[in-house]
Amino acid sequence: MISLSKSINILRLLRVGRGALMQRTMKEMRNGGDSLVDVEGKSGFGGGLEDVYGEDRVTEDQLVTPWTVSVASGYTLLRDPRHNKGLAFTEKERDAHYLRGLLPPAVLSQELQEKKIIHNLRQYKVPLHKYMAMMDLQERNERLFYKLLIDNVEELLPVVYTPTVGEACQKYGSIFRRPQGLYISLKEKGKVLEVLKNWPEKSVQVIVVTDGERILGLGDLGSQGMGIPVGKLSLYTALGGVRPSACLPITIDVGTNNEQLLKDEFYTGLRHKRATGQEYTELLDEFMCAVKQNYGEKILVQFEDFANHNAFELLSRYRSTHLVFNDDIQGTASVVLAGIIAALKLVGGTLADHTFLFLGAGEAGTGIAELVALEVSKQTKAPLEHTRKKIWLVDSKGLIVSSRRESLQHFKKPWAHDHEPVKGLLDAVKAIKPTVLIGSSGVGKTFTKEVLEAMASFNEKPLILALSNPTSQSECTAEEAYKWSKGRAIFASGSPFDTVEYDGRVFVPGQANNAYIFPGFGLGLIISGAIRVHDDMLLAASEALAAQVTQENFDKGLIYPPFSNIRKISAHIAADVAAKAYQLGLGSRLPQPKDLFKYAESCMYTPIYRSYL
Ligand SMILES: O=C([O-])CC(=O)C(=O)O
Ligand SMILES: [Mg+2]
Repeated sequence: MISLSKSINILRLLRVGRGALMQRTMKEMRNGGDSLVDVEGKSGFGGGLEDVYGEDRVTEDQLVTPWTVSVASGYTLLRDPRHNKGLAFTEKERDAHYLRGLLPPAVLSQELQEKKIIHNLRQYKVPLHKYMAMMDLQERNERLFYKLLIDNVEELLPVVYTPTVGEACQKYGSIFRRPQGLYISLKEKGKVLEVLKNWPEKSVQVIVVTDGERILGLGDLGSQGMGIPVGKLSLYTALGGVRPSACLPITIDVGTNNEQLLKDEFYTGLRHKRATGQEYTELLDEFMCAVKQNYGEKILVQFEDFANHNAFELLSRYRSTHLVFNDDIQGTASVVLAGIIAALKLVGGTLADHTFLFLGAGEAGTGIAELVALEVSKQTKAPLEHTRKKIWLVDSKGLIVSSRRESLQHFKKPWAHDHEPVKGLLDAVKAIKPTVLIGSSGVGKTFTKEVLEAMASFNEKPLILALSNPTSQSECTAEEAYKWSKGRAIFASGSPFDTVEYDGRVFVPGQANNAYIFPGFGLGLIISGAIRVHDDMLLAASEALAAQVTQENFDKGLIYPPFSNIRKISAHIAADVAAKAYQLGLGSRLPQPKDLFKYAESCMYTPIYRSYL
């Protein structure tokens, strides 16, 4: 009697030998389903990967299940998005891999394929149709998807990411075709580790997880929040060079309180109200333990779009035991601090000279506030309690002041300074006279004409950051910011806005979105083998990003560099984050590379087609 696993191995041995690709595919299996380690390392793009990924190889046991992924050739090869090249398969490859007749005779270069697809995409007038076409491409030909995204990043970021991804989540039930990530619902309680093992990739390095309760500024979208981890991880690859097979999108489904979705016959999730308290905590705890058990200590878990109470709670519960990062608290904080540091060149003064007012005291607001206070503390050596005093927050009940302290949630308490109560934003602006106004409440159209005119009345160059996403939730539009400040505002927003013409001048708004930070930040953690995230790494990332803003950018009024340079920017962020990790004794990958920037660049995934001969 031969055991099942033995017979599978024999089966596989019989099938190997049908071509070079199949042997590579076997290697890929051993490396967790991606041949970049072997193939790219040798062909000169992506050299350092062997070190980075080598030690995470899978066991013989993992190799066997599921065994069906082992061989790709002929028809199967065309259906395998990771290896499919479509019409770009060469004549020789078509012969070697049983593709004759399965493709029309023309052979196209990857560049020509890109040209065709971008042309087709531009025919769609509805953004959601572009999104769906991009998702189809990702499922058909992964390398072409990433090549297209990287080469047209400014055009396609709004398609695969905010604002369109928001609409995609809202309609996910109707547009759902194939799962793009892992769903862990209450039904899987007690079996989370088994569920993780069902995911076909074994050497995962980054998980982005949401429970869908606060998707962008759109609220509770339950299981349909999956679009967010999927979108964030495609940026990990396109912008940060983390290989696709190392990325795992996860949605935790504990129900939804969205009545409309509960009634929607196409809703994809559990059809009941959200579980809270012990039931929620236990599932999350099982998940975090299982993740570490399955992928090891260096797996990065990025929390995304959880509601405030859970976001703060999860971060504080796991930050000392796991490699965790909350994008909405920490990523947003880091990108905004970078923009403010850069803006000092335009508005003048030091960070300590400025006064900040936030509309919104949730994850983004308090996260940014704390990081700004930390940076001022670092620069001036003043204690944190002191540097917090020039930072004010407004929530739905008005200015956060000391007389409200007792009733405040814990994450708001550090911002309860002495002041008489103030109700609305306009009165708070008049009372505090901030130099920097930041919107982070998720509620659109709140920076009214009166508010912006007040900002412009006591600031030569008011810094206005309207961070809420997607565009519909933005506190004001770019045009409003320039118009109502008579062209004096320095403006950036979370979702992109087109250039604005006002008073005969052209204004280019910046995009203060955490997409500048998390891909490079994550890459830095990976290449250093960091085992924990430390606030100083966030400060390092902010400073690295701010240093990438050129005089040419400043001349246009920009406080962020263009996204077209994002891969280089990400490599700089990664290098500085990794350097900080080593400095803090948190980097475990030794010896430390001499030139971390070059090393980071050399580790980045490049989606150019490989030869299968
Ligand atoms: O996804 C984005 O564009 C930024 C973000 O994290 C959010 O708004 O929650
Ligand atoms: Mg988010």
